[in-house]
Amino acid sequence: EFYNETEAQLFLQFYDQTAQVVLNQFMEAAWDYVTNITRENQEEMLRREVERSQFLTYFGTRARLFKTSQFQDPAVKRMLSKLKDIDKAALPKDKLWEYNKLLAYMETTYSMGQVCLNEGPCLPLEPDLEDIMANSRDEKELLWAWQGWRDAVGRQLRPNFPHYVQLSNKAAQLNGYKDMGAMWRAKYESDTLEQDLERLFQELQPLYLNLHAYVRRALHRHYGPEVIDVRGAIPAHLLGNMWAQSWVNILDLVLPFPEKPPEDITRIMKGQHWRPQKMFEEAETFFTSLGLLSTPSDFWKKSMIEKPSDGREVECHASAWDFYNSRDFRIKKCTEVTIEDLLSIFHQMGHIQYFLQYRNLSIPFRAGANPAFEEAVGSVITLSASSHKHLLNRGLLSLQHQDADEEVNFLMSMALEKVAFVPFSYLVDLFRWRVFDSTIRKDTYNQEWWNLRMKYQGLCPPVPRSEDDFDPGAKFHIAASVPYLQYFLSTVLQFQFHEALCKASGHVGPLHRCDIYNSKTAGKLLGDMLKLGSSRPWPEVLQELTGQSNVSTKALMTYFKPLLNWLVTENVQHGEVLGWPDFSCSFEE
Ligand SMILES: C[C@H](NC(=O)O)C(=O)O
Ligand SMILES: [Zn+2]
Repeated sequence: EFYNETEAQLFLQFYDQTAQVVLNQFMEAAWDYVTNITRENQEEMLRREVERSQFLTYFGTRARLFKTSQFQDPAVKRMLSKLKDIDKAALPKDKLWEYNKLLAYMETTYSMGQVCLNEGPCLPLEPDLEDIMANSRDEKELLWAWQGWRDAVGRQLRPNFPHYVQLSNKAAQLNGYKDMGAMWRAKYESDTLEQDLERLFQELQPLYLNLHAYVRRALHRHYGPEVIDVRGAIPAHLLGNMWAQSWVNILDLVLPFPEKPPEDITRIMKGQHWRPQKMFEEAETFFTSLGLLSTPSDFWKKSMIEKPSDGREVECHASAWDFYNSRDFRIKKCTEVTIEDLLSIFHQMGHIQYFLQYRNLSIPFRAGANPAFEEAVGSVITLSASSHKHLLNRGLLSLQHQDADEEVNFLMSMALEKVAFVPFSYLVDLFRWRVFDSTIRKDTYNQEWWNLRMKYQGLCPPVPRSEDDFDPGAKFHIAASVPYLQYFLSTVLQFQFHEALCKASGHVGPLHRCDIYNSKTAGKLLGDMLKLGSSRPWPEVLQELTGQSNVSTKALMTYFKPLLNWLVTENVQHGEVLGWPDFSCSFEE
């Protein structure tokens, strides 16, 4: 009886009706936990997680019984194939309970992490430690925060990580994958994924190596030769970010034309008394200016847009939530009034816009065309929102004209965010895939992490590391078992999207000057893509938006071309060595 396509359609309708209830109840419990970390909220979330797993198992096992080869409707076949992947729900009940408690422990250890001053307060990651990493220019203070965070979080997770790996792989194998890395990669529906990724990375190497060499020289100027070796790797605590994944906060140290510093937008925002609410409204205004959907009242009533001041422990890492009832969507963010947080809000509102656009699709299709599309939607808007033209138009800049030198300064600030991120976002899952497939053994986790950090980012630890450390665990996504590849692919995709939307908006001139604000044409093109959710293979979706079906670095390289020209000239003049042949960090001399 499992050859009947009509039966399959009824089965899928039943799935949707049940899913709306079960997934919503789980999301509510998970939300209650991360916005108020208590034992009882964790217990309730774990209970709802068991229900969700039972639901997924019930439908997943039955979805496997349908013989779909003769089915006519591709959507029915695609939905059934998505139902078959039930992730950790495939684990036996006792193993699932163990796994969920382990996941909750790791994520909560990260969220509650803090570094204590000798006598006096303990500092949480957000906003305090991140603030030090962004603004301190005192190498010792930076080291204190950098090492303290890794001692407080990474070291705590190390003993449990092998067990997490083992249970993850068990779950993957029960879903028919060789390990969890294979299951994560399957989301991209490509059997050439790993070589495609390596090609994209190699294409971006000239740009990254020139940026790295230039920034190293600037840090050498500021911190001196005893800290920076101009032929070596850069100590990882000096880049303005706890993980050196974004270097935008050291723009003042590396500005190409320091006599023409850009206006300090954070200061302007504070001077204009911006509050988190206004930051979210600003992002919403951008989306509605494109003719896209505005956020429903639930969003404003139920989101957590500031770190609570009532003593509640919360998970501050920003995220966007779909409650699977087509009307409740929320963002959780410990917002600070800074330009960095304003752009992060644009990114999170991009997730919300995707949820809104596909909210009436069947639940198996309520996801991005692939995970990188979900990340790229908000980020593509930040490319317009960061432009000089847009910020001027929104009253966040006052200098009308931007001369050639100021344009190089602007492109540098964009590269410190986007280009610096390329090797980091690539290596995080390179590391985890190798842990999952046992290429990386548990007794060399930390050494292997730093091998990758050296090889891809040209960074090294500012103090000796040992296998008592677990530095990868000091990054949210590794502590919370959230894949990372989507951020690497999104970095490339968002420029492809930007180029297509700018063209649709009628923009002429350099790509980095484009602002699609108010363009209903660009909005229509984007909205039509978002409405598809994950109902179609992503190459087809990409083709509809950009006219090509493959991920390409061309648009990103076009955007940064003026900067690369400037960097190459500058580095040749200084006789810079591209790369880090000296390897070592200063302490290793
Ligand atoms: C880039 C990624 N963004 C996110 O998690 O929202 C991060 O923060 O590491
Ligand atoms: Zn995101």
